[in-house]
Amino acid sequence: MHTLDLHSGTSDDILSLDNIRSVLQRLEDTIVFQLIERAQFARNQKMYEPLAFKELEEKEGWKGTWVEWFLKETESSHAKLRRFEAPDEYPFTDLKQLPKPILASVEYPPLLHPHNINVNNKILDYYTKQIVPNITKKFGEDSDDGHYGSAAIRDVEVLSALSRRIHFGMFVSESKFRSDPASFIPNIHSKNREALAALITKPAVEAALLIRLAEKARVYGQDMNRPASKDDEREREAKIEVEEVVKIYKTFVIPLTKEVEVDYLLTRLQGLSPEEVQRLSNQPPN
Ligand SMILES: O=C(O)C(=O)C[C@]1(C(=O)O)C=C[C@@H](O)C=C1
Repeated sequence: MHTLDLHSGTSDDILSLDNIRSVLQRLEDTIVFQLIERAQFARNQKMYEPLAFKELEEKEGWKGTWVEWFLKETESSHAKLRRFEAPDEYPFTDLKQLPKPILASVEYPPLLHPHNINVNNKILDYYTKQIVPNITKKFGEDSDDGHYGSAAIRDVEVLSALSRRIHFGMFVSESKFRSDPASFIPNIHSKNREALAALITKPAVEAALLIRLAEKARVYGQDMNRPASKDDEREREAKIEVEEVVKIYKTFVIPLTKEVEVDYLLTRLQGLSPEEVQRLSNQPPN
């Protein structure tokens, strides 16, 4: 499972950096596999353009894109299962357009400070403009195979995994904040994004991630039907380009995760009393 176990242990146990990083690592597998799944289909640019399917407007009154509509349809059923009440799940569809859960709410331990961060618009934009064209370029820029259902199902899966991964940044920064509030507080007060970004950045963790990710993309993307002795052939026929996957993380996933971490830190003291902020400022690092 890719879930952080949000039900057992204290919030400090749940928010241990090791715990959170192990979820981030497993999400790498999911993201690589799902990118491979989407890369089987053509670019199908029509799916990302508003009003490109007249049937959608006629039958559903939908004026957005095919993929936005399918996100809304998928997220509507997931909302009924109370998916978006979980602190690690953020919808692409405006919450006001989604139905209420059927079941009563689950009680989560207090993990995140109240916030209204949601960067899914940025994720959808980058996915549509950069990721899809790049991972489907072997079919050609104008390629269209008509598999609008299968491709949209993969799109929704990739988008949802990227969204979880990137919003997980809030757990990371909550964990870092709790272990040393005194270092963060002055920079939160002065809204110093650069200083906050420097505090949360761990170059060695990023470097190890990119190496691990390249290896995952290389191994998972091989055609295992080819003899192992023909390694070069296996790699030539790769289902996804390793550099493409690494580029997605390096230029987009990690930077946006960090942006989310900083956005979250900037909200971290809102609503706290001056005494509470003082108490946190006096807390020694651990
Ligand atoms: O693991 C962390 O400490 C994170 O903040 C996550 C993450 C990432 O996106 O993978 C982001 C910033 C750090 O420089 C290292 C890694």
